[in-house]
Parts: sequence; C-alpha cells; structure tokens
Amino acid sequence: MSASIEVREVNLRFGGVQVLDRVSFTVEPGTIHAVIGPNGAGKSSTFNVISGLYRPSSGSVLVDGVDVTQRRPHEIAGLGLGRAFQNIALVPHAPVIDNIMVGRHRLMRAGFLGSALGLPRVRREETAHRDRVVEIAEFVGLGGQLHAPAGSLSYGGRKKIELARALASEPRALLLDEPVAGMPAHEKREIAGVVRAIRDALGTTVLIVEHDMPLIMSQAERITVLDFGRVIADGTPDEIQQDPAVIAAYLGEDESEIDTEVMSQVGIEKEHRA
Ligand SMILES: Nc1ncnc2c1ncn2[C@@H]1O[C@H](COP(=O)(O)OP(=O)(O)OP(=O)(O)O)[C@@H](O)[C@H]1O
Repeated sequence: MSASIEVREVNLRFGGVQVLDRVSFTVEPGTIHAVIGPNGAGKSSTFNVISGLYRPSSGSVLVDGVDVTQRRPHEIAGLGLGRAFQNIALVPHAPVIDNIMVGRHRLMRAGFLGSALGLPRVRREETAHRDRVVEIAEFVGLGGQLHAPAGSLSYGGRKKIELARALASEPRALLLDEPVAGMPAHEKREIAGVVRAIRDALGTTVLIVEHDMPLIMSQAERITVLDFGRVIADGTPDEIQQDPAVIAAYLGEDESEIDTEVMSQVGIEKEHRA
C-alpha cells in the first residue's frame, strides 16, 4: 500500500522567477518524509508539481517508477497519490460523513443514473463504500461526529475531515500541506498521532510540508530542506539539525522575522547567530 515518489532535477519558472532550481529528492515507500524551508522557499510549489497542478519547465516526477510529469492531477490521483490541502474546502452544512465520501468518488463505479434508480447492485456498492468511509472516519477520530455538520467542528476537527477525505481514496502516498498550521498544542498532538498511525497501520507513504518543527523532528524519518528553490540539505532529523547550510538558511531571514522559538526547536542555538 505504499508508493515511492522521485523528484528529478525539477526546474519551475514563473515569468522570470526561478521558483524551483534543479530540485531532486526521493521519498522511500512507507516513510514519513518532510519538506521544510523558510517562507517562499518553494515547498508548496514542489507539492503542486508532484500532484500535477504545476507543470515543471524541465525535470520529472516519478511515482513508483512511473513518469507522471505530463499527467493531469486526476490521473496522478488515480495512481494512488492523495493530497490534503492547506486551505480547507469543505461543505459546512453537509454532515461529516458526506464530506468524507467526496474523497471516495474515484473508487466508485456506479454512475449518476444507476444511483438515481436505486439499482440493488448500486445500493450494495454504495453501502460498502459508506462502511469503509465510516471506518476511516473512526480511524482519524471522527467516529462520534459522523452526522454533525462539518462546519460545526473545531478547526482541528475540520482538518481531520480533510485527512479522512484524502484517505478515502485509499492513497498509496499522501501529501500533507501544513496539517497542523494554526492549531492549539493538544490538537497538534492528536493530528501528529493520526499521521503516524496512517503510516504505521495503513503503510501509506507520507510526504509532509510543515513549519511546526517539533512535529517534523519527532515524526519525519527523512527531511529535505529547500531555500530559494534549491535543495540545500537532505537527511535524517539529526543530520538536518546540525547542517551548517540549514542553520544559515534559517538565520539568513530578515532578523526582525526570525522566530527564535522555531530556531530553538530546530536545535539552532543563539551562539550560531553571532
Ligand atoms: N502561481 C505562481 N505564480 C507566480 N509565482 C508563484 C506561483 N506560485 C508560487 N510562486 C512563487 O514561488 C515562490 C515559492 O512559493 P511557494 O509557495 O512554493 O513557497 P513555500 O515554501 O511554500 O512558502 P510558504 O512557507 O510561505 O508557504 C514564491 O516566491 C512565490 O511567490
């Protein structure tokens, strides 16, 4: 149930701006792999290239060895690449379960007509899909809120719906874009647990972009660091914390914007700033 993702020498330009500059890294199957870097480093752009929303100027992306660079987003999703988006797009008045069912669409064969006519085969298929979606909802901790309107859940709860929706397509690799951004600590811990469980219990490869360093350092097995569209480091959390190029990248930001708390979380001591 796990796929590898290989990003090879990807260049991405918008007008005269080189957003990604020969970006290469490999996400091994069944690992939790993070992409980090200062604001504007190219993390979201990398995700957009992998999921087919942006076409690179050159270079390629392979999923399980299959070149997907020229494929459209839905085709890439069809190969088992799921994505939970940074900006939550839910139907607030619809129940939680219906919001998650949207993610199941890719796997459902019954057409609109069969559904509308209530054919027995179609009904059986829908029931099986719904049962699986209930399991997934329970897995992410939404079992008690299946019939609540999605908009009535806390921010963390709505993020769980996003996760469940991405999981509903039974992905072999899952891209998570800032899954804990803006959450209180207890919700962050809960989501971190779910991310770990997705990999441990389902075997899904997880590629994650996140600014929350404690989460990254504790969950990721491998980290790729981007700065100004380039890969400046790639390694284990321990290696990354000690890498001089990474330390310089985080210190190179405008002094007024340096988040000392983030720095200390990454393991960068104040002495390095002198
Ligand atoms: N569609 C686009 N058109 C033009 N420029 C873009 C586009 N998408 C991204 N960029 C530019 O590419 C650069 C990298 O942006 P990107 O959003 O990938 O960075 P990021 O590392 O995800 O940043 P953040 O941490 O702030 O989300 C930025 O300078 C951004 O303005």
